Formats: sequence, structure tokens, C-alpha cells
Amino acid sequence: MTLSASHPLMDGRTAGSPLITAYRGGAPSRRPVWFMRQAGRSLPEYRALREGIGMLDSCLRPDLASEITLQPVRRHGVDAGIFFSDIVIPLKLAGIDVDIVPGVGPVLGAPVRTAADVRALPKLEASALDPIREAVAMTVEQLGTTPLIGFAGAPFTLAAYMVEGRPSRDHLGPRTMMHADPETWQALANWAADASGEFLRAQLEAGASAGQLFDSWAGSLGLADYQRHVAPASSRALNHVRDLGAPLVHFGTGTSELLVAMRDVGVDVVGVDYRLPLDEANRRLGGTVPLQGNIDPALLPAPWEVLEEHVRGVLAAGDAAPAHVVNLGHGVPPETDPTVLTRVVDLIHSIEP
Ligand SMILES: Cc1c2[nH]c(c1CCC(=O)O)Cc1[nH]c(c(CCC(=O)O)c1C)Cc1[nH]c(c(CCC(=O)O)c1C)Cc1[nH]c(c(C)c1CCC(=O)O)C2
Repeated sequence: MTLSASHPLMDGRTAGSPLITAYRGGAPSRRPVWFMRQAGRSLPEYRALREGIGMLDSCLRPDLASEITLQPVRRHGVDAGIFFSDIVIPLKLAGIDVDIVPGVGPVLGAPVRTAADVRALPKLEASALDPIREAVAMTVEQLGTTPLIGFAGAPFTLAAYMVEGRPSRDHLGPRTMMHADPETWQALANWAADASGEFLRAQLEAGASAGQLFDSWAGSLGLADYQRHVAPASSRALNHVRDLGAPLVHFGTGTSELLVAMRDVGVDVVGVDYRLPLDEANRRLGGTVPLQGNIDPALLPAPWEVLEEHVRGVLAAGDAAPAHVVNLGHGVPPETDPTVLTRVVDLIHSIEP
């Protein structure tokens, strides 16, 4: 463990928090809850702050990134902040031409498709991550005993954007490359692993108390492809931070068939999307790890009675796991009424852990 003695996980601020207790498989004082994409367009205070400022620019201004991270913690009383940034920030900081186009997602100036393209990828310099370190440090200062979760994109999800050059449905480009030119694929996946790993390490060292690897698009892969062409790179990304001793979470969507393989890259907690009930996910994992999930975002606009019954069902299914951190099965949809999220948090906290 090389976190400094004044790190929130080391100086007594967050180690006993409900989130970190549950991530470590213990019995928390209340059932912890946070939401993927809790910061963002569902909040009017976010839209006001972002007025006229590009998404990636806002991520690289420490004062803005910090304030946006804190907004949902103040409003909803969730058990964690998730650092406001994006999985493509390490690409941007390495000098790659990438932007986030509103309503579309990450778009690259030039896709990365050949061995020469991969060889020409720039190295992410440690000093380029300074705005990230500064934003995290400002944020944990304000968060006090509430832990901050750092994150990074998993190599497959990042490489999917890099090969396609933009969001795609089926991720044919990267899935072709891993078979047609496995050496180039491996070099690209390793580049992405190292960039993501360093991005996550910067957040953890600067004060984040846990880390989540997002492999949002891993569900487009069969198990054999995942194990052979993807899992080693995901493990390599996490090798950058394992010595720090902070709990690590692994999440993807459409990954019901991949849960065991995703655990086996070496994580403490598995995130489950909305497709698989948590008791079944726990059965597939043999009761080995705490689970995070999995309120269906589609139910957030449903009548309260319908949503409440669903949330209670998620908690009951989560009881099967060694420990449970409540989340959504994917991110908060931008049109979500934020008062509903606060009500969900209050409901969860009112129930015996
Ligand atoms: C696939 C992925 C991306 N980025 C991310 C993932 C993995 C998680 C997931 O599956 O959702 C990760 C991410 N992106 C963002 C966060 C912040 C923390 C959080 O609150 O969860 C996190 C953890 C902010 C963001 N990242 C983005 C927004 C929206 C930007 C805006 O406000 O206009 C936010 C708040 C942009 C983004 N960035 C990306 C997409 C697909 C988009 C949406 C594009 C759109 O619909 O406009 C790539």
C-alpha cells in the first residue's frame, strides 16, 4: 500500500464508511447507494454550470469538475461521489484529437485501425494528469467522510471508440481486429490499459477511496473472445493500481455471461446491469464477491408505487450477496426527475441494512 498517511482511506475519514465497508464484504451501518451518471444532465445545477462550456473542457477545469462531482452528493445524500470526468480524458490528455459531441458521444479526429496507427499513439505523460489530481484533491477536501470513487474505461470499451472513431452499436471494428490482426489489437488494448491505469492511479493517489473499471460495451463479446482478447488487458489496467489497496469494482452492460470472467481479472466487487437479478448473479459468482446494482433505469419515471416495489425487490435480491451496494443497472437517463432519485436514496436508507 503506497497511499499517503493523509489519504481519506488511511486517515480514518472513509475506511469505515458504509460504501467501503460493503466493498470490503463487511456489514455497513446502512445500505450504501450511489448512481452511475449521478452528476450530469438530470441536474439543473449541472446544466447551469456547464452553460457554454464543452464537456471535456469542464472535465479539465479542476474547480468545475470538483463542483459538478459534489452537486449530486449534496442534493441526494448518496453514499459516494463519482469523480466527474470521462473515459476518453486519458486520450485527450495524451494529445489525441477527441471530443464529446452532445447527443452522440466520443468522436475521434482519426480512427485507430492499422499497426502504424497504433505505433503512432502518443504516450500519456504523468504531468498531463495534474488537472485530474488537483480536481480530486479539491473534491475529497469537501467530501469529508463520504468516499470518492475514481474510475477509468476498460481497454475494450476505450478501444471500441478508438477503432470505430465514434460510438457504434455492434463494435464490429474492434471485434474484427482482435481476430484479423491480433497483434495490432493486443498493442492497442495494452496502450488503452496503460492510459486508463495511469488515469485511475492519479485519482486514487490524489484521494479517491475506491476505483471502478467501466467496460460498458463488453456485452457485445462472447465469453471466449472476452477471456482471450480482452480480460488480460483489463487485468493489466488494474495492475497499475493494485498495490494501493483500494477496493476495485468492475462493471459492464449485457455482461450476464461474463460475470465470472470479469471477477477473475482481479476485482473486489462486481457491478451488475439491470438484466440479471442480483441473487442469480450471486449464484453465478458462487457468493465470492460483494455486488453492486441494479435498479432498472427504465423504472425511474414509473409511478412511485411501481418503482418502490422494484427497489425493494433489488434490495431483497441483494441480500443473497456477501454485501450489496445499490446502484442503477446503467447510468441515470438525462431526462430523469432528480427528486425521484433523492426519494429512492431516502427509501433505501430507511430500510434495515
Ligand atoms: C461509455 C462511457 C463514456 N463515458 C463513461 C462511460 C462509461 C459509463 C457508461 O457506460 O455510461 C464514463 C463517465 N462519463 C461521465 C462520468 C461521470 C461520473 C458519473 O456521474 O457517473 C463517467 C463515469 C460523465 C459524462 N460523460 C458524458 C456526459 C454527458 C455530457 C453532457 O452533459 O452533455 C457526462 C455527464 C458524455 C459521454 N461520454 C461517453 C458517452 C457515451 C457520453 C454520452 C454522450 C451524450 O449522450 O451526449 C463515453
